[in-house]
Amino acid sequence: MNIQPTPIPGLMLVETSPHEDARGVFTRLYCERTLAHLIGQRKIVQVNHSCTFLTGAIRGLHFQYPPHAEIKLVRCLKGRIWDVAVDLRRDSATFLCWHATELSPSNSRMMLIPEGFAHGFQVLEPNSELLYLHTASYTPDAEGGLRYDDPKLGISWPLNVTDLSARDAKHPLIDRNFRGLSQ
Ligand SMILES: Cc1cn([C@H]2C[C@H](O)[C@@H](COP(=O)(O)OP(=O)(O)O[C@H]3O[C@@H](C)C(=O)[C@@H](O)[C@H]3O)O2)c(=O)[nH]c1=O
Repeated sequence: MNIQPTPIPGLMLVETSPHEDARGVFTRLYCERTLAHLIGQRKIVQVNHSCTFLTGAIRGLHFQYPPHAEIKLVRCLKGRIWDVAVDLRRDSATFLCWHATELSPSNSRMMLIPEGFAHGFQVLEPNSELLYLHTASYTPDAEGGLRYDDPKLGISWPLNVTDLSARDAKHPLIDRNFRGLSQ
């Protein structure tokens, strides 16, 4: 596993190393020892999987408010996605900045999204599948969302949007009183 920084402090790319032989491929997806300095005392408590049918579909942007904030490790198991994280940490020098990277089985990369970030993605190939590792349990009452097309974020999605949940279409726009998430 090789951990690469991004322009946003704390947001990391985790490059994994597939071992290929005549039978196929073996890849370590999570290593407590290697990620200890990023995960701290937290534990992976939930593992989620999603499949998104349509190229151009967007899911997000989602986060959980404290005390249910979570670290997410996101990997694309099938297809190809454009994965986006937005810094919502109060007092961060990169507050409201976003960073995106392509994830696919062939680049064997994961995005490690710290607490205090929103996350979303756009599907670049049909039937793209994602695996998420979470350090907090899903808590619907603590869920927050941002609009994928919020002008305050100015995210330049690579494709036209072909599908979006009713919930994701209704997230509020960021207003001038939004100070970000406390850590
Ligand atoms: C996230 C989640 C959803 N659900 C349920 C709620 C709902 O009925 C159904 C689909 O949920 P959603 O519409 O929220 O699914 P989705 O829009 O795919 O939500 C995901 O979006 C990406 C961007 C993330 O970062 C994820 O953490 C997660 O929030 O699954 C769970 O039971 N457990 C979970 O952990």
